[in-house]
Amino acid sequence: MSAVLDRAADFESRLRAQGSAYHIYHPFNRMLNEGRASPEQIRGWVANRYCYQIAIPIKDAAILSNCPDREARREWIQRILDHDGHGEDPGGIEAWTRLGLAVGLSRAEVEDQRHVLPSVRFAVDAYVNFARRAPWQEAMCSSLTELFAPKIHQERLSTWPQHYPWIEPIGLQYFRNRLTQARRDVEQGLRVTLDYFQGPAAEQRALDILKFKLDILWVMNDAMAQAYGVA
Ligand SMILES: O=C(O)c1cc(C(=O)O)c2c(n1)C(=O)C(=O)c1cc(C(=O)O)[nH]c1-2
Repeated sequence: MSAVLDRAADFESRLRAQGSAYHIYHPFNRMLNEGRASPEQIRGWVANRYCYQIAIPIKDAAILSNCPDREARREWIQRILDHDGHGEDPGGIEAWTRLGLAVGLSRAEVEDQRHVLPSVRFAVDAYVNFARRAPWQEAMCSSLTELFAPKIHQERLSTWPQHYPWIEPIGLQYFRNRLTQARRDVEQGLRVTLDYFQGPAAEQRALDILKFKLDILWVMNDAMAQAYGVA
């Protein structure tokens, strides 16, 4: 392998190693995926995560607004279409709302965000504000927690139907859609990151950005654990 490929492979493996701090290991998430959550805890999680879901296309639009590279924009814009929907596709936000209905929330209580905890909102705002202010390559890099997302979505698809038979299966469609969407997103995010962050200081910067994003997801779970308890 050439030195250039070696460097990229080594950098990518250090990015992937950060997955040990992913919220898949948070006690609140483990409770959800290991079948110990009550209907109230699941409803609390879905209602709070709605705040993250609606922020994602705003965050991606902020990245586009800072990005002078037309080719990069042509690819990145797909993320906004995925979440907002287009044509016949109602999109990810609507799929999340339907998850809310399937777990027993009303559309109104999902959409008016009455259950969203202050620290969840602050964490989500920190992500959107980072994307508004950072160079577009750094903001794209911060999406790389998605490297670890297919596994958490798959875990929900594999375990929730047995643990929570009261949830209508159609409600889990959001997770199914994300399996392919997240893999495609990651390809672009990684390409930009491996290309832009070169040299030890820049690589460390990318690792720090990824840690910042991992922390956002982690503290959202901390807030929900504090509000709804952990079994
Ligand atoms: O359910 C999850 O655990 C989870 C995590 C993440 C993530 O790692 O940021 C995303 C998603 N889901 C997700 O559904 C999603 O669309 C998404 C977009 C992004 C991003 O940073 O641009 N992260 C995530």
